[in-house]
Amino acid sequence: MAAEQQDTAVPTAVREQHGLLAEQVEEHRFRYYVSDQPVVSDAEFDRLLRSLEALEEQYPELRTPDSPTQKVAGAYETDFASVEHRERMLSLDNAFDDEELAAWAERVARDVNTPDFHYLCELKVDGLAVNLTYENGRLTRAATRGDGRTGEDITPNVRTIAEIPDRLKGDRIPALVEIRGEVFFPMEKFEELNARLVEAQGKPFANPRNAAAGSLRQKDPKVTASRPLHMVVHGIGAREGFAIERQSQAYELLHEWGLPTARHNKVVSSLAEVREFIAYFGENRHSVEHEIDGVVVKLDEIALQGRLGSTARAPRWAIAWKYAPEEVNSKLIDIKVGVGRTGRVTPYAQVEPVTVAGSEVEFATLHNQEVVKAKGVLIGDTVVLRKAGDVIPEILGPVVDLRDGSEREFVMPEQCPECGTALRPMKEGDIDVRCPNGQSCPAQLRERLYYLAGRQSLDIENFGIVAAAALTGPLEPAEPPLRDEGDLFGLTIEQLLPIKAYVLDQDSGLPKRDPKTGEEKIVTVFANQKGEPKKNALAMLENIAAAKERPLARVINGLSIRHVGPVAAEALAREFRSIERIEQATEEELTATEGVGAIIAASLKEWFAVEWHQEILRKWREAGVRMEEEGSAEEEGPRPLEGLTVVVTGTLQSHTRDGAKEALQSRGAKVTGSVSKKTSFVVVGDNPGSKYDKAMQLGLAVLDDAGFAVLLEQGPDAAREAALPAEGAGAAQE
Ligand SMILES: NC(=O)c1ccc[n+]([C@@H]2O[C@H](COP(=O)([O-])OP(=O)(O)OC[C@H]3O[C@@H](n4cnc5c(N)ncnc54)[C@H](O)[C@@H]3O)[C@@H](O)[C@H]2O)c1
Ligand SMILES: [Zn+2]
Repeated sequence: MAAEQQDTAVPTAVREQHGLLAEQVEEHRFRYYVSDQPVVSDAEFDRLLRSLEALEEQYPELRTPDSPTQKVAGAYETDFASVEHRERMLSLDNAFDDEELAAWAERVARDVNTPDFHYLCELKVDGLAVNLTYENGRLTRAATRGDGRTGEDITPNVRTIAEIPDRLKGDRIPALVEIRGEVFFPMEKFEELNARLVEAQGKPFANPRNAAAGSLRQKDPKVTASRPLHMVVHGIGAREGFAIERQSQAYELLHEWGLPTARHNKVVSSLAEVREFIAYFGENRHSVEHEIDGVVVKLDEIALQGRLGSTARAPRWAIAWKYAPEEVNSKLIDIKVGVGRTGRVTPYAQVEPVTVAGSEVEFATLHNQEVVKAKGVLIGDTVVLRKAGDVIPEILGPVVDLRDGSEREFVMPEQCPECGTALRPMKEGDIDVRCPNGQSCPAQLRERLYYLAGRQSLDIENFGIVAAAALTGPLEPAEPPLRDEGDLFGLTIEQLLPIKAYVLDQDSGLPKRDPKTGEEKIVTVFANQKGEPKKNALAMLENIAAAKERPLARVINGLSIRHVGPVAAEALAREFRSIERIEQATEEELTATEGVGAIIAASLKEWFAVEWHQEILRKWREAGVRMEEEGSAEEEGPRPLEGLTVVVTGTLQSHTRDGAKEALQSRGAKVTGSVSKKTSFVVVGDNPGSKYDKAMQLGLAVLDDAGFAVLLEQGPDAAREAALPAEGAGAAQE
């Protein structure tokens, strides 16, 4: 008896901990739902809520009706009139791993009491929940979720969202219907919004979800009208005058009424298929037109939903699978600058190391000083960091509410951090500043060499950033083997063996330190401990020799001439067939080349006029690097794809990306990076991403590997026949 009592009694310390956690959760909810300025990441908030749940699991007495775990959110006083929802708006229970998903599915299967049911898989839109009330087809009210029973009246604001119809279309209009959905702010418009806010001395938003909430919850609907808000509908509340049997069916009705329904919903009949859906969108998260933070799985049969019912907080017939968060908060310790291969100086952020999307992040890009200003971030700010897929981490925005006054603005340095030369814009009106010391700025030379050895240029294996750094700025010997790229092809193993350099961290480019002594690690880069050549040093030299044979276009690209990238290099090589002829061409002749404009022509002229550039060409010529292509443009053979514009996306089985490009260009097609109405073909491999979606939307001819082969071998007419079928509904809708 006594023992049993002890089991259920809640120790004071636990009760206190529970109270503290509950208070924190409430405060974060207030900041999130009312101030639209959360100070912790969603992942952090979810962790807090989970610890609260865990405590209540252990001590069920703590699970009182007013615990935050039992509520959708708090009932807050705000600037908006409150309105009651006719039917409650609930939150969702979460599954963070497969075990939790399986447990949910098991409960569903047990409680529906029939083998005949379906799962409806939907994407979880990261925005804010809104309830639309339509009476006799007219939008009469729009409200936020609030505490689930009472929300805020935001009708005039919602009316400004173009996608939300004022009147429902069609002839099956119900007397009353509540429609639930998510209002979101597109990621690609976010930077622009913050830039505008900062310019007007306003507070920037920390991320797009806050921007959506903040934009919608405005006292002046005109402000809301100026924001690019969108909506996706994902549920029905109270209804009169019509019946539905399946949730998926409801969406067909909503679509018919002119409401913005989701394009990726899928009805399946097994948990295995649910898992497939989750896995698919986990891989293709960024091919969707809006940000998603998970997948919502629902029981599709409405009658069975009723049988399962809801808790105070969430329906039992649905569950939200959460993907690994892509956003975390961290402290912006400093903003530093790096120098690129054309001397461009770009600021980058150094943050307190955090783990996001499975990897540790310490640096994020900031592009240029205008971007730093536009983002409204200050050194010392807590910032929201985003790492999406393989993309380089970026800073979304600052958490303004956490500022304490010690933050300071970033000022662009006046001197090159690597060579001390005074930085300046190269032309009037340039945003970018550059280091003018092109030849011997160690940063520029290192980056040029790295690019020259890269896949787009001479493709020299075993020659990465470490080799580039070691050859241009070693600790020893005092005189580096390379003063510029001219001597690259004359390198000998004797020159390499004595080179000593710091061991650099692959991500940060900073010297690694010995964890014990704290001293920077130094190695002989190309020799082993016995002083013999390392295998990859020998391989590197062999590969350098082989690189002399690369096609002219790659050689041109590798020269790092400003504005001359792979596409222009290809066009120049095809038209002029030799470096000499490019040099001798007039600006008119250059601009007459497809893909070469006035800026590129002027840049070429400038480049050839520089003495040390000529010296590079002379040395390369002497070393036997390919400086001309045999034959003339006329002799090249037929150009069956002349006039076509092609986009290649995803991983092809038959070609590398560069290989596919070369195959297209050599037949006269133009290869571009973005899909538009003018695109003739979109070639898609595995994991194609958003370009594929866009192509489908525009109803373009999309080719898979097989279709691509037809295009190359039989031309555009046959390829159109071989194109993939367009996505009927999607194409008609957009
Ligand atoms: N950072 C913070 O301080 C803070 C504070 C509070 C809440 N939050 C975050 O806000 C989120 C809000 O929690 P919540 O209670 O809204 O739960 P939730 O986001 O986990 O799930 C419920 C909501 O998902 C939305 N939703 C999106 N797509 C849907 C779809 N296809 N079908 C059905 N519903 C869909 C609905 O609006 C629904 O209300 C959590 O991710 C939490 O981390 C963060
Ligand atoms: Zn410099």
